[in-house]
Amino acid sequence: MGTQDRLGLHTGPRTATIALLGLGLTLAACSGERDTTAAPPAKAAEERTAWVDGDRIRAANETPGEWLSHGRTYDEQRHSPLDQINTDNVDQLGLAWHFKLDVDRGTEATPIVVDGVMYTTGPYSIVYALNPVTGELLWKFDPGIDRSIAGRACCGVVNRGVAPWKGKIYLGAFDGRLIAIDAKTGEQVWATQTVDTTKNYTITGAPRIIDGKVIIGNGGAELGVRGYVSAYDAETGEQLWRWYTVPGDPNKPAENAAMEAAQKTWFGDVYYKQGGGGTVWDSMAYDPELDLLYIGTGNGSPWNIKYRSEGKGDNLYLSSIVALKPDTGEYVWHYQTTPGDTWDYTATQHIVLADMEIDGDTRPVLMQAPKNGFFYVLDRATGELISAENFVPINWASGIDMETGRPIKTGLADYSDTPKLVVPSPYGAHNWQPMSYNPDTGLVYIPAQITGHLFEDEGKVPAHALNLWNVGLLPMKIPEDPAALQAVGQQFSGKLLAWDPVKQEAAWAVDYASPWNGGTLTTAGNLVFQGTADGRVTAYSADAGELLWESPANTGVIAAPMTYEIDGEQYVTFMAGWGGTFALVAAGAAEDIVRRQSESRVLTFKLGGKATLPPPKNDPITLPNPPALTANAEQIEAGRQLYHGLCAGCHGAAAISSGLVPDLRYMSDDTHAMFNQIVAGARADRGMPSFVHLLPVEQMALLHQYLIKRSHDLVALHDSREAE
Ligand SMILES: O=C(O)c1cc(C(=O)O)c2c(n1)C(=O)C(=O)c1cc(C(=O)O)[nH]c1-2
Ligand SMILES: [Ca+2]
Repeated sequence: MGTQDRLGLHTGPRTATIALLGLGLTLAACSGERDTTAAPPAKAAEERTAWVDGDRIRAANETPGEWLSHGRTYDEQRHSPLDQINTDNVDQLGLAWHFKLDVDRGTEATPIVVDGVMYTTGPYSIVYALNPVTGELLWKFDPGIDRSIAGRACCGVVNRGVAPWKGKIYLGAFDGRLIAIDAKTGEQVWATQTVDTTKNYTITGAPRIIDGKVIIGNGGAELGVRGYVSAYDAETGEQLWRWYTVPGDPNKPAENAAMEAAQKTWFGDVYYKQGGGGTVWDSMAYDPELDLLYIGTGNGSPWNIKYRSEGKGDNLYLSSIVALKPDTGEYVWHYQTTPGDTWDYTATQHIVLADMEIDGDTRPVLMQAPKNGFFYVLDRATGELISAENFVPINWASGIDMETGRPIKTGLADYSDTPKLVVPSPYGAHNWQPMSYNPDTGLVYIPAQITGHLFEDEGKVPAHALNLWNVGLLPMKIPEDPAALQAVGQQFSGKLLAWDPVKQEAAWAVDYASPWNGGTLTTAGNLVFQGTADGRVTAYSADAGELLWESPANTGVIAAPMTYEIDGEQYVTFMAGWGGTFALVAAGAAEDIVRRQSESRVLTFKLGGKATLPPPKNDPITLPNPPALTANAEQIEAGRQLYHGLCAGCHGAAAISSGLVPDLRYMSDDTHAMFNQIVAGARADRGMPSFVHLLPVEQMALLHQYLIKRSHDLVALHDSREAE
């Protein structure tokens, strides 16, 4: 097994692992890019029909070689009936082909495979149609996202994939457009704007399609928006319905009865002026028999309930699982996981539907493991809570009251008067990385994590503006002293957790030193596939958790793998590409000197695959030569606060970047000379938005001084390590 390191550590193990993997690869690298033995030619364009409809998705188990919708089936189990690759032979998996994406940033999509074509997405919502046997590019659709809006992303310019329907491929683009693309040619058929572009809305999630209606949500609750989910006609792009998740201005008529009920659970005026949150930025599932669409809703906007709702109220329908009628968007039931959320405890995490035997009855259940650390089993017909237990150690609640369905809060997370170290952190006990459910083992495979965050009240209603993260908390003080940083990092870890949803207990677990590992896939071959933060792709036995196979990915893997079969051969695909929120903000700290050099690729494996991955990028890094520091300690502290309020969400806490965006400690002389212009938008075309509306020139100078100080810290740290 590869060595894993921890967040906030020495440069050693991770670097060493990657270097070793690189060496192995270099030695093995002699056959060509792809294993082309007996590869059939790509399907002719006219055969690439992507003719998917509801009947075909409902019958997905009859064509297990395809992957027709985001979670493979409407119930989103991410379980494949394919078993050619199984516990006996998985150690013979080899790379079949690899395909390099255009942008080396967070790669979160689940590819679709239908009618002989793979459709997937990369950063900035670029869509790729590939030959699933060879990896050959058939077409590419670049929606041309204006890079200057990258600052609206709370968590990266990511995209989680497309949906096919009757010859078209549907994309939710980062800038809020829903786009229909011709599956054969890659040409745009129609596009419609689903959000108010003067606000901080984005789309990162994959559309789902039910009965000709394309269902799409949006994100932005860290920057002040009102969440909703909408349905569009797949043929015409016409909007059919919209369901807001939180109430709007109480002085105007409520949109529907659900909003009227919700209104009573909110207080003050900040929420509707700033948006209220509750974004539907990822999960959905569908039960065709009950004809119910399930959505997961996000955190409050701003996070801190003291400002959002005068410190009180449940704030419906934040952090909830909501059942809607897919025809009309009519509300049916809801279950709120975190009433009065004040910790970013979204319930947007993956929703899985299954029928399972509980206390002697077969029950139609819905399962979710949201950020707050509890694993919920609900009756999906009624929303009744069947059971809930915490799946990792947490401190904000001691359990769920089965009478009321409400969490029993410990008080340890109440930061309204004094700062509190809260577990889990806003990274969540589980984030968007999808889990999977294997009906054979009866287990759910959760990419779980153990993380904490010091919550500290900002002390005033948070400011609200374009590109401005506004949650009502002070930025967490990440220690800059390397040893202290290491100590913080050691409190963070990850797990591949096999959870028994009936017994509500772990069946087995694999510990990872780092959180932010990939989503999971489970198969009838008694396997669980998962990519890891430390740059591997792996397979475990589903029943026992034994590591049976691993291979390098050259980059952290966060997306969930998928599998398909063509001409009798089973393939497993991983979208590899480090990124997402933890990677941007915190993971760089694990390499306090070395900059990780990210790469994003599609990696497809098959039994006996002989392709080789190019060695990892290893561009030489030169130490910076920073200008002299002129600020005093007080000014540097002011600069540090500005940095953590505005910049750390992309460039990394303590100005240590994980390499997805420039590490500002390494700024060149030219960059220093242009500093103010860059902050004012000179590099907007590369994704660095203008902050001129948020930062007067005097503040830019303080920010600059803080970065110069961190650059000197870096050089000093390097010199002290050299001297050791
Ligand atoms: O509240 C929101 O609207 C919203 C949106 C998103 C997003 O769209 O990616 C994330 C989050 N919140 C979030 O809280 C979060 O932890 C997160 C992680 C990621 C990611 O892609 O790694 N996105 C998001
Ligand atoms: Ca959020």
